[in-house]
Amino acid sequence: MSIKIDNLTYVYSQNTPFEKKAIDNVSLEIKDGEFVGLIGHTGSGKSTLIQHFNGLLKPASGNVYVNNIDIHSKEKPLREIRQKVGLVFQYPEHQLFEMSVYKDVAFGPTNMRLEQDEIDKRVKEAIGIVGLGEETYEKSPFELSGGQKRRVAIAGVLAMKPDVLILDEPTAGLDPRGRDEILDEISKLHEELGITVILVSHSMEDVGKYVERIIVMDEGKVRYDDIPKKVFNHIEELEKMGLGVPQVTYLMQELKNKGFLVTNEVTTIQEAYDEIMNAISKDVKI
Ligand SMILES: Nc1ncnc2c1ncn2[C@@H]1O[C@H](COP(=O)(O)OP(=O)(O)OP(=O)(O)O)[C@@H](O)[C@H]1O
Repeated sequence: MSIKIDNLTYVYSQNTPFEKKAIDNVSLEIKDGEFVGLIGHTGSGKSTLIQHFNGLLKPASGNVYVNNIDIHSKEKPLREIRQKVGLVFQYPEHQLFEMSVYKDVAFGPTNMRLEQDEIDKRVKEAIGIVGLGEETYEKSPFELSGGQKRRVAIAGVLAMKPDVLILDEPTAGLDPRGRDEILDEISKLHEELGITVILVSHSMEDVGKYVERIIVMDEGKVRYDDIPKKVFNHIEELEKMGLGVPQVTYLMQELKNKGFLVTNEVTTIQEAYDEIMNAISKDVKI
């Protein structure tokens, strides 16, 4: 499922003293099956933008197309779009409210009025996909760790079988281990289910090594939209926007500044190592 937005502008509290243009004439397209990182400093407009992708917000001007259909045209029911474009909000575990993990995950598919067999199938599948076992079915979500609760919340969206999964800061508040586990799981999910995944974050370090494309937002506009390595090349500009780049990019930049013939277009330690070894093998200064 593809998402396309055309000259989208969104203004909060329009025509009041608190008027704020949160999205400023943005156009972009996310193709079916892509794994995209949407990165920006706090307040850059990321959350506002993604709420347009499933019709939760309506643009002040511009259009939103899902599979080439204008979602605000009269014939397209928004309800169907919201099932197909699944949005996992920041701290989604705050929205867990059922007595058991099983019931919580079943909430979405039950509202879709599916047969009970289908609901059970989806719930079990979704809980398995996020890496939780059967022993969690009857547990209260509140007995679980922060990372586990978040998995339950993600399973609840997956059980609706979305074609696009959007996760707003899925690692917020987790420790480094929980962070890596969730990101590994999301990455696996993209590979195995082949669905479009949009990962919203303010951290290049977290997202850079997983996604295939990064869209950088600043003050409601898209500043960069490219493969991670190319985006990381703009170290100074990103720092001005309050964003960093992965540590390995800084290391390579430092070597480059000192005259070593290496590129800073790396995203992982392995790539940095290969680049350095390559420079050594060519007998250049390093
Ligand atoms: N309900 C609202 N009313 C008025 N202004 C808002 C509202 N929600 C967001 N804004 C403003 O719109 C701009 C974009 O906010 P948004 O939440 O989209 O940014 P963000 O990049 O997602 O930030 P964060 O990373 O902190 O979630 C900010 O200046 C914010 O203060």
